[in-house]
Amino acid sequence: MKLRLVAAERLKAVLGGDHFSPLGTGELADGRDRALANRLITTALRRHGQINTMLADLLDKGLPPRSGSFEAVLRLSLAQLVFLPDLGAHSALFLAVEAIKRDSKARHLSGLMNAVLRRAQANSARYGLMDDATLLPAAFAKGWTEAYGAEAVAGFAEALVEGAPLDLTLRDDDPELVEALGAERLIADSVRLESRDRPVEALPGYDEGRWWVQDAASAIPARLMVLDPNKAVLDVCAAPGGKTAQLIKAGYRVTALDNDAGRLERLRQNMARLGYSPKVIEADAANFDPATPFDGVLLDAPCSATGTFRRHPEVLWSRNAGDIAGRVRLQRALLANAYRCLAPGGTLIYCVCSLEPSEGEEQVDWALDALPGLELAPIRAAELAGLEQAVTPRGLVRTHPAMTPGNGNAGMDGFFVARFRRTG
Ligand SMILES: C[S@@+](CC[C@H](N)C(=O)[O-])C[C@H]1O[C@@H](n2cnc3c(N)ncnc32)[C@H](O)[C@@H]1O
Repeated sequence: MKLRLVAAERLKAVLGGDHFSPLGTGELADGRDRALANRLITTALRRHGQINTMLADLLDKGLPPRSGSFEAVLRLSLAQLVFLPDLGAHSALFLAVEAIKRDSKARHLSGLMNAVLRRAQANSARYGLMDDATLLPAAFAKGWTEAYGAEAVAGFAEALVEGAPLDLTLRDDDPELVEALGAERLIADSVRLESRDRPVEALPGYDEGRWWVQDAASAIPARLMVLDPNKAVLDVCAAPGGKTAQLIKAGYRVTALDNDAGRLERLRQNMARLGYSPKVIEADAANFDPATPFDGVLLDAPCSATGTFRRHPEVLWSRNAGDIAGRVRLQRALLANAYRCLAPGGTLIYCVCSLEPSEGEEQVDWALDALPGLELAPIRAAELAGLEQAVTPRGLVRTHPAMTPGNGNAGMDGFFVARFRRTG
């Protein structure tokens, strides 16, 4: 029961707009309970679109308003009944009813909960066969089909249900470490753990800072900064520091800038673990004005993050066109200032973990038009060995969750990368 209450509380927070993060030891001390609760929540989030279809079918009058944990508990139980049958139908029904009896805002709905879940149980075989197309919001599916084609989008739906493996970037390229981790090599210094039986902190090499967690797609942009060693590089929007670490590993003098003090603290901790010491600046990237311009600027701009839906399925349901338009404006302000921070001849890398062309390809057109001293420095397929298909004819990089990095299994975040040079 505790497990279900904790899971419902986390799901309710995510439905209310919080970013999803798995439950930790602080919330549920027992490892098995925690794994089960996280499985319930992630299944409810991954299957959100299909559960919406079920709710429309099951609730004649829609969800009751102001009903506390009712919706979260119901979604968890539907996820269990239809998609996690190994957990047993009885507990899905019984525990749901008991859970809302403990919530003063929802307890008057225990009869409805019981009736709805019984109907769902009777229909569970039919619900289990629901079309994959209902997994993705219609507006995103339409835009992505135009941008990437129907086959890729079918792959996105599969990737959403599958979730993401754990990708690491190696500080030390040591075959023994790769073997001890049980990892597969992907591209360059990225490796992948398809499954793991322990928390990240307990994996070999964590304490010694021999690797950091970074999706294979997220590791691409910093590799495309190709300067002479010891050049000065500004990492804009740097926290928690995945790309900062790569730039330091590549031999540059790195300044990491972010405007979020809490996230910068995480960056400092991550760098301390890795034995790296960038200069760290807390500032607004839209008007940061350095005394000396930089040879390279990497801007990992805040974005809709739709490319991360395998780990954050909630981004699919919490983003709307208005949010994305706001991000597009912010990205332009940050791009314009990143350009100002750059020395003539310097390299600017712009990237976002978004699948939206408005935050990627269309921003390149805007930048080339609005910032006349900027030209594209096309990325060559040979620079992305093992993932050549991600390089577009214009020399941009576009990854998506149906792509396969190197010899790995399919799946990586959706990322967009452009490389520019400042001409004057
Ligand atoms: C996509 S995350 C960066 C991830 C990071 N580059 C990495 O590889 O680990 C975006 C970051 O932008 C920061 N940010 C958002 N708006 C900003 C602004 N106006 N100035 C500086 N940083 C900003 C956020 O605090 C967040 O840390």
